[in-house]
Amino acid sequence: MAKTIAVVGAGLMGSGIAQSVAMAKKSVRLYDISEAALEKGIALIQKSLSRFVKAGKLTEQDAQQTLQRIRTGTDLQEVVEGADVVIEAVPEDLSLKKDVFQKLDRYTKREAILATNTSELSVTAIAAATTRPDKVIGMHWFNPAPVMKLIEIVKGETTSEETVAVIQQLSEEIGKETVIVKDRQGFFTTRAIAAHMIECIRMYEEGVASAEDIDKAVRLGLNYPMGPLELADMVGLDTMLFVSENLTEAYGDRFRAPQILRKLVEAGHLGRKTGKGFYTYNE
Ligand SMILES: CC(=O)CC(=O)SCCNC(=O)CCNC(=O)[C@H](O)C(C)(C)COP(=O)(O)OP(=O)(O)OC[C@H]1O[C@@H](n2cnc3c(N)ncnc32)[C@H](O)[C@@H]1OP(=O)(O)O
Ligand SMILES: NC(=O)C1=CN([C@@H]2O[C@H](COP(=O)(O)OP(=O)(O)OC[C@H]3O[C@@H](n4cnc5c(N)ncnc54)[C@H](O)[C@@H]3O)[C@@H](O)[C@H]2O)C=CC1
Repeated sequence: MAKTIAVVGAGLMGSGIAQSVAMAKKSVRLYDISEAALEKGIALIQKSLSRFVKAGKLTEQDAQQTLQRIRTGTDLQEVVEGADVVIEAVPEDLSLKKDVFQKLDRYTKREAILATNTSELSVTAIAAATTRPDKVIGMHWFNPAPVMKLIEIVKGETTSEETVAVIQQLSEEIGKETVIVKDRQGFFTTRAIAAHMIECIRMYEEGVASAEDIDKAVRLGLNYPMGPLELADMVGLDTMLFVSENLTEAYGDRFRAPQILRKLVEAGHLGRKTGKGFYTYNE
């Protein structure tokens, strides 16, 4: 059973992953490259915990204890040594992830499992950067991590069945449901989300309907919790552009990014995180 979990990267996803694991009463060690990044991550966790408290899903005491289970640090070796499972959530860049995994391979005990939260990079390529490719796996969470029920487990070409079983059990202990998918570009979920989102952005660009009406139609007509344009703003338009480029390379033109997506990214309008994307935010 995986008892001690380390999370590498305390951004949007890493902070939510650390919180979810701590809410399941497991010890968490959280690493980022600077104290400032860790402080930002902890602030996100506090904000999310207070939503759970407000909704009556956690007591104030549970929230405090959850926070106390998360130990932060900026020394990677110190944070990850002794961990049973490390979950990586650094930016979506293959060479950065390979570099991080080489370090994790050096600093963790031989039996530790190294999981990546990549949205669509090759788990097999990340595994090949280590000396334990059988113990490297995709553990793909969804935003907001403490709320979303699914973990998509991505079995790389070299991932062992034992590794899949440990991550499946860990996911269940955290209260998540799992699906197991092959390591193909975009796995299942990223490819499925992108296909829908890109077509909706294309229709927005063609002027078929306004942003508000496209989102309303999908929310009320298709019963999705969010419309595709507001979801793109939440995920990050830079991320969606990157996903679209990689999917286009793998599957062709049907995933090609609409001009408007590229222009928004070029203008620095990346969605919620910059205050502007398809919509403008004042938070
Ligand atoms: C890019 C990738 O690789 C993969 C991805 O992540 S793709 C993106 C996947 N995510 C999605 O598709 C999200 C779609 N959206 C949703 O599921 C929902 O809109 C949402 C959960 C984000 C918000 O739910 P909502 O009903 O629209 O709004 P809201 O009423 O504010 O929230 C619903 C509940 O969740 C809670 N909640 C929402 N975000 C929260 C957070 N970050 N922390 C804690 N609680 C949260 C709210 O407090 C609320 O609780 P109650 O029902 O008890 O009041
Ligand atoms: N944003 C989303 O909706 C989702 C993102 N993902 C994936 O999760 C990963 C992280 O994405 P986000 O959390 O959105 O990014 P983010 O930009 O919010 O967070 C990344 C964090 O990594 C830190 N970092 C940078 N270099 C590092 C290094 N060398 N070592 C450790 N930390 C480092 C940054 O300081 C930052 O805190 C990506 O692979 C992304 O594709 C997966 C599911 C959903």
